[in-house]
Amino acid sequence: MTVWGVTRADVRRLAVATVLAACAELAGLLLMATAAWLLLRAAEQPPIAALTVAIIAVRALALLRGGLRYAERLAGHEVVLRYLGALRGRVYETLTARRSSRFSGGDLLSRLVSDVDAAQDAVLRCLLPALVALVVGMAAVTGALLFSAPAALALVAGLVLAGVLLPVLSARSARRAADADAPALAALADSAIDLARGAVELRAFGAADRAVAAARTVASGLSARERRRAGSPLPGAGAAIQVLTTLAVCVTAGGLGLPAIAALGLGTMAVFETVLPLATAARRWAEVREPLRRLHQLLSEPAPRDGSCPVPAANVHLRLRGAGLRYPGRPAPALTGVDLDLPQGRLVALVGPSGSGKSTLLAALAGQVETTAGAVTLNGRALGAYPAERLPVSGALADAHVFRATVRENLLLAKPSASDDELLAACRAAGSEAELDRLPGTDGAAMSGGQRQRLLLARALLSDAPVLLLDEPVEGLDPAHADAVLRSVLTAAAGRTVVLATHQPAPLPGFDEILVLDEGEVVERGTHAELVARAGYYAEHYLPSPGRAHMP
Ligand SMILES: Nc1ncnc2c1ncn2[C@@H]1O[C@H](COP(=O)(O)OP(=O)(O)OP(=O)(O)O)[C@@H](O)[C@H]1O
Repeated sequence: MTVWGVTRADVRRLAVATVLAACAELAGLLLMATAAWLLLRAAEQPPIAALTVAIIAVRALALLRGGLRYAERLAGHEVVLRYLGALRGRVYETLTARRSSRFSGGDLLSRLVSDVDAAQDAVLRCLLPALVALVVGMAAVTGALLFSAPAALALVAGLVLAGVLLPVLSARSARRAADADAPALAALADSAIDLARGAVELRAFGAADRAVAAARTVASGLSARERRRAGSPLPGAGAAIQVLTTLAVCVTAGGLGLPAIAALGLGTMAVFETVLPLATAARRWAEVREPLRRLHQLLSEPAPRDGSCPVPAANVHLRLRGAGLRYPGRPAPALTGVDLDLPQGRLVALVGPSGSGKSTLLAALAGQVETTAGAVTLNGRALGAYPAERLPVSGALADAHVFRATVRENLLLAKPSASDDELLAACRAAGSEAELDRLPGTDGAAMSGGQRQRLLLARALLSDAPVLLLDEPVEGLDPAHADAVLRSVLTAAAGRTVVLATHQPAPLPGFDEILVLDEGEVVERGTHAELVARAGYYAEHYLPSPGRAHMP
């Protein structure tokens, strides 16, 4: 199977759709030619028997054309919808199989998924019309050749101009227009998002009028360019080629009788109806090339080699050895040479200033990002040796998602068999009073920040995973409440390995080990008492004191 996953059945369906569409077009072409011949031949008042076949042919072709058009639509959509269903499935599978954060941006995800629609246009509006035009064009030239070789030659010249040269020019001008418009379109999209999401702030700071005016300037620049392009001679050129070719065919077939010339002329007009849309197809092709390139890139990247090692359900021993990580495009590494030993049940805290690498370290332990140096192992084997979706790790990480379903359904994700009592117990342990039937909105938008955090904490606690990774789980709560929630969570998580990134100093004395990170490196490590005795960064910033409960 190719990157695009085209099967033999897809090719067969496409061939059927092409044949049906070409037959429908040819029926229309023959109908025009026969009708023209019939009219002019009838004007010569021959015996009616001489016209009978043509009369029957006109009736039959009219009926046939309608039926073929219907069948062609069915076949065309069948090929596209079946193929797109399979392609969309492959895109989703590829995206979900990626551990790296490269494809995880929400915008990028939705763009990639909507890019599949470009594949629909590539088949339905570009490939199919091109194949049909090729078949119809060849049939028309063969038909013309039966009447007159010079007329067929004139037809070939016209078809090449309209079916090859014009589409190439159209695609080139569409590409140039897209390149020229791209910065303005991106700026307009950014302005639209800023105007919609930041309307309140823009109004509050009296900047709304300026922002609207700036967006309007960009939009009117785009419209002006579009108006200028509307004056392009390319669309009119197709019609001109059609008329000139028809005239040339009629003139070169001059030796034939009038009915035959009329049939050739109207047949030529009809074949151009199939060929002229190729210019529009070429413009569309120029537009869909970029989405198709993105899809190709996604589908052709080798999938991460997830191993099939049986995942341990208990006695999990995670370990980082010299772990380093550099995000693509970033000059400095987010982690450098981190060693961390996590036998089952160990409590480790990660502290340090904002941007020091705490979330990145948790993401590496969760297998969400791949380290670019050193190793992450689980019971002695590389994390990649285990199936990514079954790692024995649960948590409330920075990008944890709240689904647009009830609180109950969000919680049941972690433990589908849990009873309401278990769900409520987990909520209580996480300090949450969430009602199970409440709808939290898109990604928890209908909850307060603190409520959302506690829902994520309750979900993490519910899972049976022996390792809990918590990324500032009580951020957004008042310090006293945050302290109580953290203690309750740690009690509920007794026996599990917990790695907690926090700015909250209160629970730290109870941890087995505390790592102080700075610019991705571990600059201090030890127990609370050891770090206090060292009187370094930790002692300066994380000593719980009555007046300083919440830290940097
Ligand atoms: N997806 C990403 N792409 C590129 N750089 C990133 C990405 N995520 C984090 N970084 C960078 O990596 C560094 C470490 O970030 P990280 O989020 O791990 O810090 P942190 O200690 O958790 O910060 P905070 O306390 O503010 O949550 C920062 O310089 C950050 O800008």
